[in-house]
Amino acid sequence: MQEILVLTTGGTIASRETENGLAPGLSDEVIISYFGEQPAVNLSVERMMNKDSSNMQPEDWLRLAEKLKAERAAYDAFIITHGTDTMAYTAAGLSYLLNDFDRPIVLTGSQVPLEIDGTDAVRNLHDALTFASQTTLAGVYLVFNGLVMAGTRAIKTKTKSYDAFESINYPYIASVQDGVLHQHFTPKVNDKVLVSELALDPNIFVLKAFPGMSVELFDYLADHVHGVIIESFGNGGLPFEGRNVVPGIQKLTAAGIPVIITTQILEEGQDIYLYEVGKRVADAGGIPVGDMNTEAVVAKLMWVLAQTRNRDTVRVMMQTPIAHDLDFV
Ligand SMILES: NC(=O)C[C@H](N)C(=O)O
Repeated sequence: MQEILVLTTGGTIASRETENGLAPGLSDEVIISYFGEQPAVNLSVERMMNKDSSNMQPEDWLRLAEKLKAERAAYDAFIITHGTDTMAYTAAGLSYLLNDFDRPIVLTGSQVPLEIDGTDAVRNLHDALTFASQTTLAGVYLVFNGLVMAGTRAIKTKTKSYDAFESINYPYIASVQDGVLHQHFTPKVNDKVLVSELALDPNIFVLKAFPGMSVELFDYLADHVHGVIIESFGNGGLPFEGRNVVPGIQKLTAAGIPVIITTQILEEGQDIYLYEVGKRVADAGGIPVGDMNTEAVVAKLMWVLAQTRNRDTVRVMMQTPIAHDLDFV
């Protein structure tokens, strides 16, 4: 008999209509009743929290990670039901915190509440259970609309449709069609395993560049945060004319604050040395992270900064592939 633990956290999947709009309210017993019977699987359920995922915080990822670690030996696999809005962040957070985990951890949720006609929740629960109970892979995965994605590569790309998540810059691991699991891709196992304390440093800032962005903010950041992520244009470019950001990046770098450069473009990653507008950013100390997505960069930087504030070590760790998050820098 396979033992699987379902941890519930809230989200639309557990929501009901209230006078303030949809809010989580379904009991765990109701949620678990929708998984359906699976031969040779014994499901247990435990509520971890009951939140719209917009209210999830890094402390909640830590609670989940601590729980998963504590229950690891007692179960063969884990399913986490979760709101979709920040599911990709939680999946990435758990991917780093538990990058040495030897069991599957499967996150799922829905766009429409469980008890509403035509909901996608029932399919997603079934598919999550099919994958969790049949896969031989370990680590964190997100299952949605029949697709299985690596936890560090899944991104929510639609607010309403059922095909709400995509695997960005990485193949889909598997799909589930009519209850049958089809494995498409076996992730490489050459990623580094970095066993760490369960800790995160949320004192970071994400800056989305836009034409006309003021550079005064950098003075504030230098005094207040431990790390900065800049969503650059295209291949890593930022302005060095007009409102020039290069001195701001130099200032942060000189203060020992790592400045991670990601891109606002969803696909194909960045090549920071391709253009002058990128090379100047790199020369100023900007740390490119290739084809990682912002959700994963946020979680990884919080995790890395909890282990070290040394800027050079932060650079090496950010650019080291962990949990399939990165193919090139
Ligand atoms: N579909 C959803 O789950 C959205 C909801 N606001 C949540 O993230 O909790």
